[in-house]
Amino acid sequence: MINQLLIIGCGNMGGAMLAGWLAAGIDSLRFAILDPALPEAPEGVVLYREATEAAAANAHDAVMLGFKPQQLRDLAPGLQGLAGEDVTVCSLLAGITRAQLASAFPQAKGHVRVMPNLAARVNRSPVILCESGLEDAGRADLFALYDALGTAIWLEEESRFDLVTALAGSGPGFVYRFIDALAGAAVELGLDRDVAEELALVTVDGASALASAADIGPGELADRVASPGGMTREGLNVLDEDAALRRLLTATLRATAEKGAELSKGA
Ligand SMILES: NC(=O)C1=CN([C@@H]2O[C@H](COP(=O)(O)OP(=O)(O)OC[C@H]3O[C@@H](n4cnc5c(N)ncnc54)[C@H](OP(=O)(O)O)[C@@H]3O)[C@@H](O)[C@H]2O)C=CC1
Ligand SMILES: O=C(O)[C@@H]1CCC=N1
Repeated sequence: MINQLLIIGCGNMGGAMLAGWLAAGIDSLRFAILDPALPEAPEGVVLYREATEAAAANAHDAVMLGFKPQQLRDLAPGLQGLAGEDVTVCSLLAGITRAQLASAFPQAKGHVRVMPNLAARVNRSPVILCESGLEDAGRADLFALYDALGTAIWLEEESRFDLVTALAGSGPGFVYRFIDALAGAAVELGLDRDVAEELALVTVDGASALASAADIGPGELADRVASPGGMTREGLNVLDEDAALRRLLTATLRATAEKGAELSKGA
């Protein structure tokens, strides 16, 4: 078991994960935060302002980097004292490879890329894990911790990490755009905004829940919505013409994933 995870940089993503772990009933003593300006920590979670304070406490056996990828180069030297040979370094940093983590924290026991999304706050996040240097027991401990946030998955091929980041890490951003656009389209065609927003949200929520529970895929489900000779098919035809939606999403994921390589180069 990981006794204490020190979250270094507890903003939107780190904060969502911490909230998810606490909501799952995991003891608050198993978490600590290092963040210079975070207004407050959740009850029971110790908050350090300086790396030296966390190093003096020496209570953690894993750290999770939750600051921006662009900060790695500047921050890593000051964090060496927190990443000794008994400590596993986990990283949320988009684009930053295991080799870059190993080079930034050479003494650490293992290096793990972790890619969750903001639904960690409600324990509904995929969490993709890609490690180097861990033994079976260490892998199992990590998996159990991250699986509490939703569904943890090992990815052995690191070359795919930027792509899964685009799909699963950035994915909620694209889904929110879709919900917003669905509501906005209905407003443009004459519906009141509050009704349109509520209907769009409840529809996406219900459709997603049904897709999760169904024993057929979303493609087939879409066809079931389209009653023969009915209305839905006309709308699907618009999305499907020249694979319009598919092409748009391919371009979306490509642009997102390519930024990962750029972040890596800049680090
Ligand atoms: N947002 C998301 O949905 C996802 C984000 N990620 C990854 O998570 C990481 C954080 O992103 P996000 O949460 O969106 O960004 P935020 O800016 O919300 O979080 C970064 C946090 O790090 C803090 N910080 C800044 N400097 C330091 C420092 N010297 N020591 C410790 N903490 C510091 C920031 O404090 P302050 O605000 O005061 O500067 C802030 O609390 C990124 O690497 C990103 O790639 C991964 C998956 C999804
Ligand atoms: O936008 C980003 O870079 C991060 C990574 C995935 C989601 N947010």
